Amino acid sequence: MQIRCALVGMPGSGKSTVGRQLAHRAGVPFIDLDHRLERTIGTTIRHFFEVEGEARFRDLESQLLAEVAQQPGGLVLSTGGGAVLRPENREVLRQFGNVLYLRASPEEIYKRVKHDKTRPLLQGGNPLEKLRELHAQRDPLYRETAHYVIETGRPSVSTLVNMVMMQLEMAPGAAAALPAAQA
Ligand SMILES: Nc1ncnc2c1ncn2[C@@H]1O[C@H](COP(=O)(O)OP(=O)(O)OP(=O)(O)O)[C@@H](O)[C@H]1O
Ligand SMILES: O=C(O)C1=C[C@@H](O)[C@@H](O)[C@H](O)C1
Ligand SMILES: [Mg+2]
Repeated sequence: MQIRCALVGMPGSGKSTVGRQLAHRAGVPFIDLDHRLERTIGTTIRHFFEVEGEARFRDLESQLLAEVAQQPGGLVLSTGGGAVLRPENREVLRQFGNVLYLRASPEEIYKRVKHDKTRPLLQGGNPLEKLRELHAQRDPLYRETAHYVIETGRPSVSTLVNMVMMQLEMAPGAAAALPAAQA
């Protein structure tokens, strides 16, 4: 079975880490939307946020997501934590293939990312409070976008990769999620 899926979830939920290993195991290409975006803008997302602002970042993110989603065939796509904020992005993601929500509590995420300075939305102030706010705002959007929710609190990354593979193998729409020419 050729895997074609997108991972959504909070910043620090493991989309990049799990996505990369999943693509490797499944033998399909891997695209990390944040990395693709940094390549396009030629600087870090954090710097871009500071200089150009979040709205401009969201415009580019939507544009790039629509482009990347056109790539046919097997693919694991890790999105940015805020990719589900715009309704048009949620629609693009659902049309793209199976969408999995990597769910983790704000407290679990805080433990993982508290020493990481790359996430612009978690700098300054009280990062745990910010994670709680983001979670309250976005959890319904991740759920609305995703076909499956994977709890990531306890399992290791490699166990999560197995869980996602099993979930996709059982998915009734697995083949149907591929564009007609690929199915
Ligand atoms: N299941 C897990 N258990 C423990 N640590 C994890 C797990 N998944 C990811 N991590 C760790 O959490 C950190 C954040 O993971 P990662 O960068 O993959 O998150 P992300 O969802 O891509 O975040 P962002 O939206 O900011 O890009 C990394 O240090 C990673 O090693
Ligand atoms: O949660 C967010 O809104 C973000 C998460 C990251 O993946 C990046 O896309 C960026 O830092 C914004
Ligand atoms: Mg990431």
